[in-house]
Amino acid sequence: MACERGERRIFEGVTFSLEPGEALVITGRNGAGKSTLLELLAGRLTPAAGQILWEGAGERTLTECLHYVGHRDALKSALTAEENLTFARDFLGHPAMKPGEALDAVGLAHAARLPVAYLSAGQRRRVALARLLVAERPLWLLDEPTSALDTASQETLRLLLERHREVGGMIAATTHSPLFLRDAKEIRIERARIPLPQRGEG
Ligand SMILES: Nc1ncnc2c1ncn2[C@@H]1O[C@H](COP(=O)(O)OP(=O)(O)OP(=O)(O)O)[C@@H](O)[C@H]1O
Repeated sequence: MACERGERRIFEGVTFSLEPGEALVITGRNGAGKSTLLELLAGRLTPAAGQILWEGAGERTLTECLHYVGHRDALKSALTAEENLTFARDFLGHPAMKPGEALDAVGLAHAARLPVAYLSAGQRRRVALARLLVAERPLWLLDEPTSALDTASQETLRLLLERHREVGGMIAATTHSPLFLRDAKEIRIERARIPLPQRGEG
């Protein structure tokens, strides 16, 4: 795939495959296009060249099969952690863990009834990650999932990711620090630095 944003080609020649149970770690310098690649996979951007093939999911489209956890946590600050997860569970379909169980799994059971506005950055991140657990979706797209997490929470996340893979789930994650995932594939995005042709140049 290739991707263009604004007047620039961000990257090109990016190709990979992901099978059930596999993890892909996306690395590269600041601004290289890691988040952009995730946004392409999430269907939020359209590739300038190439395509995404999603096979074996039956009736479900790619967007119905994925969770996307971006830099912004997409939580409603006035609602409690539990209410946010209840909303996500009802909205996303294919319900999995109950909100209380998901919060327990990320070590936040004690904060279930607190408005998200009262939580720290790392706690908010854990609520956002708990959303992965309340609806069954095979592909998890994670943009720097360990940011703001302390060491213990990073290990909890690693275990959740490995458990997802054990049941055939797939993960694509951008990162600047090692995620310590077993046998993960890695793709390094390099900025293409190619200006697009000016109008009239063909
Ligand atoms: N909405 C946008 N419109 C135009 N260009 C954008 C937009 N968002 C990002 N870009 C540009 O796309 C390029 C890649 O950005 P991206 O966020 O994908 O990088 P990244 O590799 O995830 O960086 P970081 O490590 O800093 O998170 C950057 O040059 C950025 O300026």
